[in-house]
Amino acid sequence: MSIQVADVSFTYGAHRALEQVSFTLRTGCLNALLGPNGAGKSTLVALLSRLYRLQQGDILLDGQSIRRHPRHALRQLGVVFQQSTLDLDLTVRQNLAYHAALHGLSRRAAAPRIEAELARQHLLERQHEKVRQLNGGHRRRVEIARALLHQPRILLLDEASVGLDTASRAALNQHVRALCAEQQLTVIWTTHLLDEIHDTDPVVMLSRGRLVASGEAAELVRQQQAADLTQAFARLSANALEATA
Ligand SMILES: Nc1ncnc2c1ncn2[C@@H]1O[C@H](COP(=O)(O)OP(=O)(O)OP(=O)(O)O)[C@@H](O)[C@H]1O
Repeated sequence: MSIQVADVSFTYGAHRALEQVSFTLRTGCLNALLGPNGAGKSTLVALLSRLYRLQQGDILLDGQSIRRHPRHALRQLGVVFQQSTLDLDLTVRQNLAYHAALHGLSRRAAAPRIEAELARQHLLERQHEKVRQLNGGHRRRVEIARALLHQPRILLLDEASVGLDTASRAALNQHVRALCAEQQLTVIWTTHLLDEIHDTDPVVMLSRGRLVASGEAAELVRQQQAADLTQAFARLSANALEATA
């Protein structure tokens, strides 16, 4: 599914969080949305997921405006927010069943989907444990299973690896990449941790609400004649700051 962000601006009162941001994402792979704290990543995720209403500009899914087709847009999206919203005192399965009911799925329709997602996330043997008993990496997998229950074609993950140890971060990142490959899922992975990005990943970089670059990670490094993505990002951000000073 193609995703196009077209000239999107957003303000919180007088504070401008996004300024005429435009880019297109690549279908069926992990698209990295990068930026330091306050860059506007979460605001963009909130607009994509319809948590916030668009003020200026538009977002097109397969060419259809999410303004004009909000229901269609929501059906295509699974979202894992930065702050976990699992009920720690319910079991893994109960959390999924509750979410399925919220989506209007009958028990009979929900059961096979829950089984399938639990299997895909390697969580079947943990399904009757309370979420409180799981580590951070497994909790994230429960959230991903929940986000995929209604079979969306786009998965938005907002800083999903924050708070995880290095091994769990790497495992989660690998896991999400496998989901892209298996299901042709288009993933939007927001992070400020550049080591999670591979050379061939399409990258969108924001800084202070502005788009500073978009393209394949290795290409951005080459263009900036940088040693790595961290250096490329530092140069691009500095150039953006100079341009707006
Ligand atoms: N509810 C809000 N009210 C006012 N300003 C806000 C609000 N939410 C975010 N902002 C501001 O908007 C800008 C963009 O914030 P946003 O959270 O989208 O950035 P981010 O890239 O996700 O940062 P982080 O990595 O810290 O989550 C920041 O300057 C932030 O202070």
